[in-house]
Amino acid sequence: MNFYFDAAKALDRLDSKQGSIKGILASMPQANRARSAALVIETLKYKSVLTEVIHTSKLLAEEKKKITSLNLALVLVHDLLLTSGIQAGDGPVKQAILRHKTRLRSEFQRIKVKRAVTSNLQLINAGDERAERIPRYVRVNTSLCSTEDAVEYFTSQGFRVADPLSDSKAFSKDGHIPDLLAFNPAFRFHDDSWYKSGKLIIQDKASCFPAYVLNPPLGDDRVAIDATSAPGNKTSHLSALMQNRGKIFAFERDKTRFTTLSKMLSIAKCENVEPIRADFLTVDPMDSQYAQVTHILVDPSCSGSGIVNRLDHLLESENKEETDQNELDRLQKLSSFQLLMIKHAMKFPAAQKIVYSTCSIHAEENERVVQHALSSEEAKVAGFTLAPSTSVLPSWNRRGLPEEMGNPSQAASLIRCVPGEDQTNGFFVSCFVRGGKVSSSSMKRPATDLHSHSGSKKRRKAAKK
Ligand SMILES: C[S@@+](CC[C@H](N)C(=O)[O-])C[C@H]1O[C@@H](n2cnc3c(N)ncnc32)[C@H](O)[C@@H]1O
Repeated sequence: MNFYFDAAKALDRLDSKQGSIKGILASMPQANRARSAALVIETLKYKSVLTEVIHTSKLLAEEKKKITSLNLALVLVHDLLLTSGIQAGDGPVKQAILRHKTRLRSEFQRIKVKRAVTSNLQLINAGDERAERIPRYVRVNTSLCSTEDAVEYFTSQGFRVADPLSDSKAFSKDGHIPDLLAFNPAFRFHDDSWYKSGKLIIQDKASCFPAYVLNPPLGDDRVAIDATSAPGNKTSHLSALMQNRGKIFAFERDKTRFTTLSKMLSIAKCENVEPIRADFLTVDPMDSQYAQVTHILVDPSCSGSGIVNRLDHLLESENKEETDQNELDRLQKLSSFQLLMIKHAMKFPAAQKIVYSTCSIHAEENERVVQHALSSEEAKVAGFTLAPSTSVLPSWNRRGLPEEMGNPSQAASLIRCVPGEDQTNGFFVSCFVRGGKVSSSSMKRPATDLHSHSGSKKRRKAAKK
């Protein structure tokens, strides 16, 4: 528990302006310094959301004998909600937090739904100055209203069409994504009645690229998959692009995030979406209900390195080597998982188009994953290649990194966004299309399957038929 007290003390010193962050971190007790410093930094990043959770759950009022300060509550609640749990043996302080575990978790989820964030990373409050150059984007949910209605709605509230970075009442239509509006970064939507009713969806510009590039077809018999859906921004975008017709199977593995997804889809009235709580990797592509799936979105968990934050550099001098090694291991694990997800999508027999995206800036999760996917057995068997640049948002200038591709000219088919420079968060988009015709024998599962799947019994049955 000592390191929580050390971290809380460092936060107290920061609050009372007893030095710079760097100085205060450097003067923390030697034992566990790197660990406590990391906790201080991480807690600062999430301070606003954690403070809101602590206040609304009345933790301090009810546990004032054990949890003696807001900062102590902050570091403990940080670990409870954002890591694998409080790293300390049982004792009265830990017990005091755990007594409120359910309420703290539900308040945290409530805030995430309210802010319509796609990941915990988007709750980071310590944005850097680049964040001030990224407009606040709002996508009009065209299943519920038109962009013209939305423009009229904002105009009637005193907004005017101008560069959104110029002042707080300026907004504009985005130049790349239809139905996307850009506002001043300082503008808050969370109390807006159109936002609350699902007519407006807060979604970063780059995060709108995947569904737009996937461009699912229209028609009552058209079927798409969102492989990794929660909280549902891209799913609801797909739904709107399909004009709420046809069908989208929206998979999400995580229980809590699945609840968020279901709520989001219901608020946005996405009637053509069937949310399914399942690990996409266990879904049997040969199951007859997926026989018509032609378009698949794969937007899996990633490092989130494209999402801007300012405080990480402070850790560099503290534990650089440790961080580098951890980061490498993490990226390796993530990229193996990301590759599996794309390869699994390629096994759907009628899939024609697969969009893979991340909010990472690392080539390990982007171009290199794409490169591996292209040379995989699954891609060869099904005949997947990269879509030509002309069908992957050609008006967007920043493309993939040529030096990371086996064939550098393929980088033109990829999209990159650099945080701040492109008025978006950092992002990556790729699009695979089925090139040649697929014979029925080539649709069988390749021999080099990396995973065991829970649907394997069913699949064997289907294969026998
Ligand atoms: C980057 S988020 C998706 C964001 C979402 N596309 C949006 O725009 O709102 C990745 C999501 O995939 C889920 N996920 C990760 N692995 C999965 C798997 N194997 N099957 C289904 N969902 C998975 C995670 O729980 C997380 O909610």
